Parts: sequence; structure tokens; C-alpha cells
Amino acid sequence: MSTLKDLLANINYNIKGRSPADLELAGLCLDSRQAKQGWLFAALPGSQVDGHDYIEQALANGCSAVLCERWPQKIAAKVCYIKVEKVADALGPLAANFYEQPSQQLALVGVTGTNGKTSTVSLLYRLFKKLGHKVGLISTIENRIDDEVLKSTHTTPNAIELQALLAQMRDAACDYVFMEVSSHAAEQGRIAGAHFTGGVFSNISHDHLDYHKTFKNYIFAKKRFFDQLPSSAFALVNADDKRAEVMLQNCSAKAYRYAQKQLADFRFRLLENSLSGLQLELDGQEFHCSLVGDFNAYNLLAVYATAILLEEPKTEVLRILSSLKPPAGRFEYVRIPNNPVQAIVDYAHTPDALEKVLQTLKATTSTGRIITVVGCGGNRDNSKRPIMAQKAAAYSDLLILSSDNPRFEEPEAILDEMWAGLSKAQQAQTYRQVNRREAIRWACQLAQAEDVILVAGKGHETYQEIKGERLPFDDREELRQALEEQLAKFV
Ligand SMILES: CC(=O)N[C@H]1[C@@H](OP(=O)(O)OP(=O)(O)OC[C@H]2O[C@@H](n3ccc(=O)[nH]c3=O)[C@H](O)[C@@H]2O)O[C@H](CO)[C@@H](O)[C@@H]1O[C@H](C)C(=O)N[C@@H](C)C(=O)N[C@H](CCC(=O)O)C(=O)O
Repeated sequence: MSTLKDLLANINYNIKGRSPADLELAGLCLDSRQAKQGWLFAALPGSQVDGHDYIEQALANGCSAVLCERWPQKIAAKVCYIKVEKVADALGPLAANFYEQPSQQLALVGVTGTNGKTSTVSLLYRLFKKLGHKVGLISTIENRIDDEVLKSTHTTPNAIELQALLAQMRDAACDYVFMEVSSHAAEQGRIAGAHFTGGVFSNISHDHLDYHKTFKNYIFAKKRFFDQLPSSAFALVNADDKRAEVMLQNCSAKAYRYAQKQLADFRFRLLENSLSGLQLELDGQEFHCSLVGDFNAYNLLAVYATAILLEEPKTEVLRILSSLKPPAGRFEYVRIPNNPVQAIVDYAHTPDALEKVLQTLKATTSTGRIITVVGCGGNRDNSKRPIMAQKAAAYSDLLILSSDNPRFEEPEAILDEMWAGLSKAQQAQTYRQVNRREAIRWACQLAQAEDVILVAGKGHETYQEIKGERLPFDDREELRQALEEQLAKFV
């Protein structure tokens, strides 16, 4: 077993208290409440709470080492204190050493971007499984160690959880791992110390400005991931997004571009986009699949290009891709027998994602109306609220503003901010109903035979987060029930 001194190789640090040379750690933690005998506690400063305030609690729980940015007032001789410039930057490499560099022993591909991360990694996971590999998945919806499904609490886990998960994947003989890289994760060093075989950038648009403050900071958080890619890796970017080139600036990885509109290494041409699927010319080959919307054509192209860069056979990749269904809660259809109304649940919770889904519906719905139910999450970026309402109103024939996950905010106050984005004329045609179940019921009651209902924002989620509680709630279940109730109208 390695000593703490070995684990600190390649990290700049100062020491007080016990020497790390003869200290073997039993575990690592970020939360003092989970600390155990012989563990190292990493005192991470957050934006609200500072881990340094919990050093004493971690020591009381038996920790024998502390990673920190400033010396605590009391230094205990039996504890090793390691001071680094930024805990967030040092923890990843330390955790990677502790778990014996799992990402060096498999091929890790990270996907970043405002929209499309979950769909892309989920498609990659399923494609590589069908190609016969053992595969790991780290995503917003779930984590998977090949066939074993684990709960996911974040888009990208913290540095310790990430390295522990990668180690489990390595021990289960996974050869590939596809993971989402959120901007929070890149900014907070959660991916530091991870060795990537490839990085993919899908797009960037307005989101998370509560955290990053400016759009520029948000772009540079994503860029941090590309800056981390080694020269042996590939850096694959969507060249149709105008920030793609920023990702590639000073990036040591080998650059590849995919696009519809630009000259690029990988391209698609949209032949047909209907509610029954996409017909594409993908990298020169005719291709059909049941995924809907040109945003999915981009996701498919990113997946295809990644597979080719990982040297998978082109014909087999295209054959499997054409059979894949959309991931849960992404443009997921809800239909019940005898009810002609089509309903779609989508996770779109950014202005850009919502606009893309609605554009697809507009382009593919010829006769009926589009009825949209949408809200915005509480305690998250409130600057997107008026824009999302505006986008929803622009493409919908009927709009019902409702609650998403209000968290600790007043649901009506969130709707007020959305409402402010609507013109007087749009307001006159928009309903407000904070109770999401009721809002979905209203949408179904208002729908006629040819209409399409879009319930946006929560996708795969099976809960609604209200005042610190996660109450069971599933848009797809609610829609099924409401469509059943409405059935009488058509029989
Ligand atoms: C809202 C937000 O951004 N919170 C971030 C912020 O947290 P914070 O200031 O409240 O502090 P904290 O994490 O509660 O506590 C700071 C430290 O003290 C420790 N602590 C705290 C209490 C205690 O009793 N003992 C103790 O040791 C904590 O374990 C932690 O290490 O600073 C922390 C340190 O940098 C972050 O880990 C934390 O992200 C949390 C985990 C979070 O949930 N963030 C979300 C927004 C997030 O990361 N989301 C992205 C996806 C976004 C998307 O694409 O939709 C994701 O990757 O999931």
C-alpha cells in the first residue's frame, strides 16, 4: 500500500504535524460527517460553506490527515496537515493516486456542452455495449458499471467519488467509460487527475449564470476540460457552434470537428426530419433512425465520430446506431391506446434546448397545435426564466407556465419572472398553474385530436423538489393518467 507521501507525488504542498512518509490512508472524504478512522479529510471551500470549518469534526471522527488551503489554529501532532494552493486542484490527482490511476487503465471519454451531454453519453454507452465492449457510464440520469445500475446524484461526481467509480469500472474490466463533464465539475476541479482518451464539445448557450456569473466564465469553465486533455487524446468539437474554436485554442489534444453547416472531419446532411425519425446522410452514408430533431442529428454525429476515432468499424457503428432509441426523458413519447393526442416529455431546461425541441415540433407538426407545459427550477439561474417563457410562447399555440423543481423558492414568484418575459399579447394567451399535475391535466383537457403536447424541463426525473423534499412525481406517469382521463372526449 502507498504512503500519503507517495500519493502526494506531483502535488506542491507544505506539511505540518505528522509526517506523511509513514502514513497509510484508509480512505478519503470531502464531508466531515462521513469521515472515518485513518481517512484524509479534504477541506474544500464552497461558495456558501467552507470545509475548513469542519476540520475539527473530521478529526473527531478519526481522520489522520487533512488537505487544506490554510493552517488551522490548532495543529495536532498525530495528524498530518497538507497545505496546498487550491484543494480543488490537488484533490483529483491525490484521489487518482489513491485509487491507482483507474483512468489510465481504460479509455475515458468526456462530453461537455450545455445541451446534448446526457443523450450523447447514453448513446455511446449503448453503442459500445452492442459493439461487444464492457462499458461504464457516468451521467445525470444514472451511472452504470457495465450492466450494474447505480444512482447518480450529480451530472459529474466529486473528485473522490469519480476516482472511486472509475476504479470500480476498471476492476469490472470495463474498456470504455463515457462521462458527462459539467461546467461546475470542470470549474471545481472534480475531473482534475482524470486521464482522458477523448473530449467532446456539443454546444454552449445560456445556462448556469447564477454560478458562473458571466457567459465568458461559463465558456472558460468548459474550456478547462479541453485544456486538461493530454496530447494523446482527441478533442472533438461541434464546429457549427461559434465557441468551438475557443475550446481548441492551446489544447494539446488532436483536434477534430463535426458539423452540418461547415467543412469538417465528420458531417451530416439532413434529408428528412419527422416525428417518426431522422433520415440523414451521415459521413457519406444514407442513414435512418427513430431519434427526432436536428439536435439529435448532431448528437448522433458526435457519437459516430467518437466511435470512428476509437477505431470501431464504420458499417457496424451505423447499423447499431440506426436501431437505438432516445434515452429516457429525451423527446420521449407518451401515448395511450385510442387517444390520438401525441405527448412528448423532454428534459429541455435551458432556453436553447427548449427552442430546439419546439422548433422540431413546429417543423414536424403539420395540422395540430403545440401545447407546452414548462417551468423553471428554483434556486438556480433566474436570468433564464423570462427567456424560456419567451421561447415557449414564440413556438406554442397554447402555453401553460407551471412549476419545475421550485426548491426553496415561492413557485408563484418563479412564474412572475417567467411571465415578465412575455409580451402583453402573449400573456393574454398564457395560463399559469403552479401545480404541475394540474397543469398537465389542463394541457390534456385542452388538446384536440391532432395536437401535440410538450411537457418540458424535468424529463427522466421521478420527483419534484419542493422545500427540501423530493416528492414522487413523473411527467410521463402524470401524462398517461391525464390522457386516460381525457379519453372520453374521443370515444
Ligand atoms: C450550489 C453549488 O454550486 N454548490 C457548490 C458549493 O457548495 P456550498 O458552498 O454550499 O458548500 P458545500 O458543498 O455544502 O460545503 C463545502 C464543503 O464543506 C463540506 N462540509 C459541509 C458541511 C458539513 O457538515 N461538513 C462538511 O465537511 C462539504 O462536504 C463540502 O466539501 O461549493 C461546493 C464546493 O465547490 C460544491 O461542491 C457545491 O456543488 C454542489 C455539490 C452542487 O450540487 N452543485 C450543482 C449545482 C452541480 O454541480 N451541478 C452540476 C450539473 C449542472 C447541470 O448541468 O445542470 C453537476 O455536475 O451535477
